[in-house]
Amino acid sequence: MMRDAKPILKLMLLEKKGVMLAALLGFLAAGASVGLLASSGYLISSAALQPPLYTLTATIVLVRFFGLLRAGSRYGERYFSHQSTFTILSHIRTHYFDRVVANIPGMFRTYRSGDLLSRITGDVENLQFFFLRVVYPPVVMLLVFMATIVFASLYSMTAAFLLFVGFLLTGGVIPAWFALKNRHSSANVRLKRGELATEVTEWMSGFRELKMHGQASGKAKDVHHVSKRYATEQEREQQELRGSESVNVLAGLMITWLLTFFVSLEVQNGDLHGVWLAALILISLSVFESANPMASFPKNAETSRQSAERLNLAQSEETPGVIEAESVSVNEIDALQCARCDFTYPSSERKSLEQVSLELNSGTRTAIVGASGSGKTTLMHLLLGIYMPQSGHVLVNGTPLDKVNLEDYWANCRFSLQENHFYYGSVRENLQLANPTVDDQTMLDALSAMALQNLTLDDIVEEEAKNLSGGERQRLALTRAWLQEAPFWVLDEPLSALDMTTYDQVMHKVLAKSRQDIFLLITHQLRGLEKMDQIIVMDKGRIVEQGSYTDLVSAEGWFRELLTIEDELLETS
Ligand SMILES: Nc1ncnc2c1ncn2[C@@H]1O[C@H](COP(=O)(O)OP(=O)(O)OP(=O)(O)O)[C@@H](O)[C@H]1O
Repeated sequence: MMRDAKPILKLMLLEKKGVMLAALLGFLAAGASVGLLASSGYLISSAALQPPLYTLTATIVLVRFFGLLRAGSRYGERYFSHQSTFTILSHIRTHYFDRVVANIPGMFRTYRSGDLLSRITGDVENLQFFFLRVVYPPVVMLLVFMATIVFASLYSMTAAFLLFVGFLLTGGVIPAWFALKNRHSSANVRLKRGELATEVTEWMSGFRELKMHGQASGKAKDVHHVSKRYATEQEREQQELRGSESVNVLAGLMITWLLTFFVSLEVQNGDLHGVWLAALILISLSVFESANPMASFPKNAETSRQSAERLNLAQSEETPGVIEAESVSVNEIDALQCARCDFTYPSSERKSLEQVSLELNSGTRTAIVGASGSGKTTLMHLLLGIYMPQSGHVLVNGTPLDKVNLEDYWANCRFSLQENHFYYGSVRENLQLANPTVDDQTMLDALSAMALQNLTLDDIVEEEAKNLSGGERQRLALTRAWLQEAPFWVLDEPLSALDMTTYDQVMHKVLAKSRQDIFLLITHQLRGLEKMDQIIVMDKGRIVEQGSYTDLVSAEGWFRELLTIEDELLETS
């Protein structure tokens, strides 16, 4: 528990003033409650003996005092505990959000997005109660019981002993026994919640495909089943919780009965003045109120532990995106090198890249070609530091990429990937992602260079650019790369959805603009590759051929064969 809870405790201690004030006021409120009932009991008993009124005045004042103290400190305790809880929640949220952002794409490699969503919302939400439900109840209970036991021992050792036994039972034995008995239910609830979030996310994001393949109602049934299982687990957990709360309250009442019995005997034997009997019984009744939250303490502690563990686990995944403080900053990229790189995806047994070596220098244009699945995109991911090779190195200006500050590095890259993300907003806003300071005229010129004159900067781009055609989406992504002002161009099939004329027109402009830069193009289109300085042919994760266009055509190897296939396809189409 401690290891997982350490970061949460740290975040909680950022609010230590509020936390301590809340605990102190909570102790005062519970103590005042006990004092109120004790002084009331004493007042009623002593009034029955009909003493002169002035002798009761001090007790009446005491009752009033405890009444006011209880109300005031309860208000203060609620105020400070809630204020601290919400501030701690905001610390937890920003802490984990920072970690999640730094771990992308590592997180997405490991978790399905629904599960990730469930972790970030559910687990972080659970931890907001770490202080209120895990740290606070035992501390307040301990303080209130100790003070009450000391007070009771002044009048009756039997009462003090019984209260101590009650303390052990309601604060330790009973919660621990139920925790042991129900140890699987909290984990099951969380498991089912994760499953539900995953199913719902997949159902919603894949709804169109499911509908078109006639599978939507089947998937909806699955979601319904998972939801029902989640509800059943929640119900079971609640029943168990009610059970442990009932037993805890029952134990408190039993102790009060025993205390009534034994203290009555003491009064009968003359060991205790009868005027204290009611006070001790009422003390016992009220002190066990502070033990009530202990019934759910083990469940809350376990929930927090598992949430912290899941979030810590999420943090400790291999994290290429984490920016190390001492990492080397990159201002300008002149040379990139991939040296004998091997790479296997975490979910795969098979190597996607094997002994891949290549060099990219400023002012050179490189194209990577090869059949689908040959490893082109994987190689690009390695060059971008999205993945790290299991053996071999990627070097940027001679520095291994795992030592480089990736945010700096990415600021030097212009991307157009196979799938590009667009946000709901204007064309202007989507373009300014690449370069926030770019002016309207430069953006209009870039759109025109990409043959996108039909778009205005105020046109709305819907989420994922669903209102644009495939070719327009690709060109909008390329416009973003165009505006980035960075020396490393990484284009993964940037124009595969375009007709030949527009392709030639746009590619011509891109090649002209990138003349001084490192230019890397992944493509299935072999036409126009004469303009490249080097062509790399990949097959099954290996580089099988490498050289200039003329070298490869005359070599009559892989590239030549690909060219022949493309020519035949063009002729037949
Ligand atoms: N996330 C992943 N997890 C596991 N295996 C993957 C993953 N992505 C790709 N692969 C596998 O790695 C191999 C290389 O894939 P890659 O995407 O690099 O090929 P590619 O040459 O870019 O293909 P395409 O031309 O279709 O884009 C393939 O066998 C693919 O199945």
